[in-house]
Amino acid sequence: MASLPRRRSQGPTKETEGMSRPVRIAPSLLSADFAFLAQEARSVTDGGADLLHFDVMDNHYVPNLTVGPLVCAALKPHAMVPIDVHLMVRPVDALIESFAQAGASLITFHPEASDHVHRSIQLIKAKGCKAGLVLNPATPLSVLDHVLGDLDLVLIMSVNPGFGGQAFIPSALPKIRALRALIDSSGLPIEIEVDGGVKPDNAFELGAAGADILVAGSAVFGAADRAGAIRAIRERAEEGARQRGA
Ligand SMILES: O=C(CO)[C@H](O)[C@H](O)COP(=O)(O)O
Ligand SMILES: [Fe+2]
Repeated sequence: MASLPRRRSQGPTKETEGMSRPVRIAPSLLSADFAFLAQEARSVTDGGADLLHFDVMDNHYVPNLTVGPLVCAALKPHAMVPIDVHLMVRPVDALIESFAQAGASLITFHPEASDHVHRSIQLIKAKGCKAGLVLNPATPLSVLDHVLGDLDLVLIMSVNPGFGGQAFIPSALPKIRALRALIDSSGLPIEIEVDGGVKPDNAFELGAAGADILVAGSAVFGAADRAGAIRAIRERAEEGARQRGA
């Protein structure tokens, strides 16, 4: 998927005033049953998911091991929505190429995992995918200095990467607010994604803080009613976004 052309973001107009900006939901397949991946993906896209979040862990950058480009390519024909690949691997560049070929639409990576962050971003875009940088809970926003304008998305981790089902780290909220202010003042159409411990209970605050995309693994796949969980997270996040005036 080619990157969208750059445009200045616009504040509310007469037509959009009072309407909230839609918040997109990306269920994390990390909490799915891997023996039935296509059916699991289908269960959440039928339930309203906007993206499929695909967590790639290498037992090196993070202490866990998941799946690679072969599994992404196998899933691709069954994915009814774009695949959002979250690389938790070091180094990243060789896998960027493989995941682009495997059908990723969006590829995000951690700046600590690349010796040349700008080069890795350009590589993602050269392969026709949208590019995002992932900030761990202890990674400051200043890591975005000098590359913000090259990004389509920033992913704020609200848990330490490596495992699903962890508790949300509240310091992510002021960080999202600060990032929202930074992006809005830049006028660039960069989206904010949040990953880790997202639930219906904290979705209002996340929407109010400025999140555009919410990743939810255990809260969606662990729910008896997955469509209901997706709907609850989206509705609460959009209420929050409305309160913010988005
Ligand atoms: O990147 C991740 C972990 O490193 C996962 O995307 C994340 O943890 C989602 O799972 P949950 O919603 O259960 O926290
Ligand atoms: Fe993730």
